[in-house]
Amino acid sequence: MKFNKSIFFKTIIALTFIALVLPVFLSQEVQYVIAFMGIFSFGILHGSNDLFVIEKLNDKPKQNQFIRSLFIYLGVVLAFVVVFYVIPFIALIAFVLISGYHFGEQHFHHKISNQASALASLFYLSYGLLVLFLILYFNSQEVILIIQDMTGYLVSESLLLYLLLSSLLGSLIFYVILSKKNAALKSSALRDVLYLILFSGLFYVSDVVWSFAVYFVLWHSLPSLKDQVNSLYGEFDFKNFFKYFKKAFPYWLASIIGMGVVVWLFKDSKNFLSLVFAFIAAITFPHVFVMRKLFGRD
Ligand SMILES: CC1=C(/C=C/C(C)=C/C=C/C(C)=C/C=O)C(C)(C)CCC1
Repeated sequence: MKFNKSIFFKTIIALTFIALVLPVFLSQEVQYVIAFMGIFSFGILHGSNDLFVIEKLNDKPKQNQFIRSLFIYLGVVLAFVVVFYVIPFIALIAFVLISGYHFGEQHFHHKISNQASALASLFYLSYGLLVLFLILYFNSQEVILIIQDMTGYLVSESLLLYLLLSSLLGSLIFYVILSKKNAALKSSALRDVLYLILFSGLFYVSDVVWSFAVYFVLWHSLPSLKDQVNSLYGEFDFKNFFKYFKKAFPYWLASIIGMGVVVWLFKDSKNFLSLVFAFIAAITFPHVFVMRKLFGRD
């Protein structure tokens, strides 16, 4: 069965509206179970096929390319873990910046013609940070505690607000400049403002885990899975999704086991949420570079 692009996005919008009202009916425990199921399934899965994507993107695959990529990949994850351990606050800033870029790129890459331009990168960064700081600001009480547990630093609510307003201003400026040369971007202005209003409502009424999970799974991981399946197999349908899933499964399982080990090792000294976010941070670094390469080819 083929997924038509508009049905795919209409389903995501409908699910977001459902997610907006669900917290009224569900206890926090049930919300956590659903949210983590989404993060650990589709969320982790969308980054589990990076090695296969690199292999496909290489024009002239070298001998032992897969083993080389695997070592580079694990090296980047390990390097980030070490940096996080030694200078956690700097590592967190780097993680937030790179995540902002990655979220923005996923949302807008198909509407911008020159992917390599610095303006496009700045726009992705500011839009992604805008969404992230909406999550962080509307859930500032919980977020401040998680950041303190992760890094030892106490950030203030007003800092989160300044960062939110700066990313809003940056998004507006880069949007106006880029929309002059990108008709698709210009014509989606109203739709994107409405999405931002929908996200703000969702993040305002929900806690941080629900807010992050709904955005991360529905608005980031599912569209990314769709783009990757399209790029690897030419079409996004159930058959090709299943092929992708079979390839990704061992890496997905390795990530889930790795995550379990990290949580178990630090369970007495760190909060569960901090550990989950730190783990996501470590596996996000190489993934962002692989996806940048993939979008550069589109
Ligand atoms: C929500 C949240 C945080 C940020 C999470 C981020 C930035 C996640 C990015 C994930 C990505 C980009 C995954 C890969 O595709 C903090 C700052 C840890 C504090 C606690 C709440």
